[in-house]
Amino acid sequence: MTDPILTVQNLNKSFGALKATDNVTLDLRAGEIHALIGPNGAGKSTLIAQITGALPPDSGNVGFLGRDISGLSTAERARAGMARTFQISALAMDYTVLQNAVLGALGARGGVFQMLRPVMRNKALLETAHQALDTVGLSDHAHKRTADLSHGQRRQLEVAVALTLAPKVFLMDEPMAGLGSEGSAQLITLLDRLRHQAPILLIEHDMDAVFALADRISVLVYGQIIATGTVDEIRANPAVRQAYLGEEDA
Ligand SMILES: Nc1ncnc2c1ncn2[C@@H]1O[C@H](COP(=O)(O)OP(=O)(O)OP(=O)(O)O)[C@@H](O)[C@H]1O
Repeated sequence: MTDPILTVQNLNKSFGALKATDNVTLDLRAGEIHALIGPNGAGKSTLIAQITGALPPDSGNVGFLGRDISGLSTAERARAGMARTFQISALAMDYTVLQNAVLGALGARGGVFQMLRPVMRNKALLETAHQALDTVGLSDHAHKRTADLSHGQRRQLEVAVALTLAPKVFLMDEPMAGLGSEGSAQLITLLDRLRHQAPILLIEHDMDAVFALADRISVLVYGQIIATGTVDEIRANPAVRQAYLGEEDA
């Protein structure tokens, strides 16, 4: 088996007496979607924040592409190919879809935005942007104002902006949130394809999406991973049913 792209080893984080991350170990392999599920407050966002570098762990390591990146800043991790999406929408609503993608490509190259017009004439940036829009299926909407897109199309644009970074992994925090059935179905189709470009660590409450997409699922409860396995293994796991899935039946 090839080495994992991303590894989290024995990560710990406490807020006062609360152990939000309790000795968490997991990995993300090439080509897979690894879903991280768990009840509200289980520590999913706290874990992602430690992976991206936004929050320092108390102890433990994060490895990325074979090296320990525990000492790197958020920006350094992003430049190394760690793309995080969906927590906060960073799209400029008054700009066109293409302009947002071009600005993403500019940021990915470490460029600083000063004037839109010269940026929009840069052939390399335009090519990267068009390619990303093509991948997510938004080419026909390139010249639309972002504010005029549907909610689901904005999520697709956020993926396109992340793609301009040429990511090696995607960390996605509840991408299905707020989407209707049509938007969810489109995003599921997109993520299904995207895993081959870069593996996805997916935090998601929408269990239909998780069961449709995940190669593996890890279940986090009170900061601890209580199980990792395939969809079938997780569905059949009594501890998971009791701690988490059972809640939904109730
Ligand atoms: N900065 C902080 N200071 C103190 N406690 C925090 C802080 N951040 C998170 N927590 C606590 O840590 C626990 C885990 O929170 P976290 O947001 O990671 O959970 P989550 O699984 O992402 O939840 P949700 O599904 O609701 O987003 C919660 O009890 C939360 O209140």
